[in-house]
Amino acid sequence: MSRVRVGGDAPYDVMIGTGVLGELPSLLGEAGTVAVVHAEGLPEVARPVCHALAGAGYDARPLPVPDGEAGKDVNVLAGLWSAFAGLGMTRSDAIVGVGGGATTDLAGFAAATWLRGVRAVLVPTTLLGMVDAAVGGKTAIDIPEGKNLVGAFHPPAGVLCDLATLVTMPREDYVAGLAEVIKAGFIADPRILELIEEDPEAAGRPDGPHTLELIERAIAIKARVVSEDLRESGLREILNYGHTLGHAIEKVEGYHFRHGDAVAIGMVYAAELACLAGRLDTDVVKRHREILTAVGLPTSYAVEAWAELRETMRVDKKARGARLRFVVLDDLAVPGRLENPDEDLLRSAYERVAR
Ligand SMILES: NC(=O)c1ccc[n+]([C@@H]2O[C@H](COP(=O)([O-])OP(=O)(O)OC[C@H]3O[C@@H](n4cnc5c(N)ncnc54)[C@H](O)[C@@H]3O)[C@@H](O)[C@H]2O)c1
Ligand SMILES: O=C(O)C(=O)C[C@@H](O)[C@H](O)[C@H](O)COP(=O)(O)O
Ligand SMILES: [Zn+2]
Repeated sequence: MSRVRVGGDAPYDVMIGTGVLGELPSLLGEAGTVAVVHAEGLPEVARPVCHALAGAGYDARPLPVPDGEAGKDVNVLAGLWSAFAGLGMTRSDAIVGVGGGATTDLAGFAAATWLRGVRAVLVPTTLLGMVDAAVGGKTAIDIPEGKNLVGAFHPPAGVLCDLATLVTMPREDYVAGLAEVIKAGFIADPRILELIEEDPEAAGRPDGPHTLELIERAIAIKARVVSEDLRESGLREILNYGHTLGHAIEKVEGYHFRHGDAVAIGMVYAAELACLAGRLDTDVVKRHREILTAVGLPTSYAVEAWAELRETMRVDKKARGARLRFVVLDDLAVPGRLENPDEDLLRSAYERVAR
């Protein structure tokens, strides 16, 4: 098992390997009742968690929620609050979130809001959840107006990444998670890109030769960034590379579009923006398209969607008033910001990703 330390006011470890559930008691301490929030279609991933908790003397209570993005909904959250009340959960009790990034975002927000904040331990079971969503303390639900618009910063007490859970992932979902790994490569660690480019097909499988190294490298980047800037007052924005257009695509699709797929398109858009602004070489833009295409991720989106996407981007959290702000690259691993780009530039960049 390997560990990555996440620093800040309340430091914690991300543990990666097999047999990590044995760490639950050390993270939960004196908790009596432990609510295990998990995706309803995945009872088999929640079962070992409940078993480990019961074996350690906790009163484990499984709470199934709708799979994926459907769970990041205010009514589902309200249902969890009622369930916590029914269980008589107090501040010494805890919540364990088990599942993909959507489920851990919801479970984390439930933990942030119940009694104004109780302990959360996250057990991500998707590649994306392990390398990104469960680490860093961002929690949220979606509303019809936009993605993750309601949430809180609530760092977990620990993150347990059991690599064995990845084997049951559908390939499309696993590959979607690679988008965030590739993001970490472009913004901070180009070795990630080389490892994937060596054999893109193998990178799309949990039994690929570099799986552990890719996961560890991506987590290390995220941990370094959020340790320095939990509340996204500056540096942390780089983790949002590709998300300004990406989140708009998810919203336009009614949240029936994989987050990683949307981020992949969003990264190509951000690269095109930087290129048109004279800040990024065409070679690096080409490298975006090549690596994303090679692993099977999308790089283009419907031409007719521009007006709605442009309108939706207004609620991006990096915006200040009416001014959009994009994370862009000035070079590989040299992220910067593009402030208030003019409308022609925004549209021209979209024409390069439109189909
Ligand atoms: N908080 C953050 O910092 C952060 C970072 C990145 C992404 N996110 C959020 O994460 C979400 C995307 O996460 P995701 O890609 O994991 O999607 P997801 O949670 O929707 O999971 C994808 C699908 O995989 C299923 N699944 C989960 N684990 C499985 C397993 N082991 N075997 C088989 N199927 C399994 C899920 O039930 C779901 O149907 C988005 O909501 C995104 O906004 C948050
Ligand atoms: O951790 C971060 O910060 C990120 O931006 C990581 C993103 O991959 C993630 O999708 C995050 O949930 C987006 O946050 P938001 O603040 O734009 O909703
Ligand atoms: Zn993301």
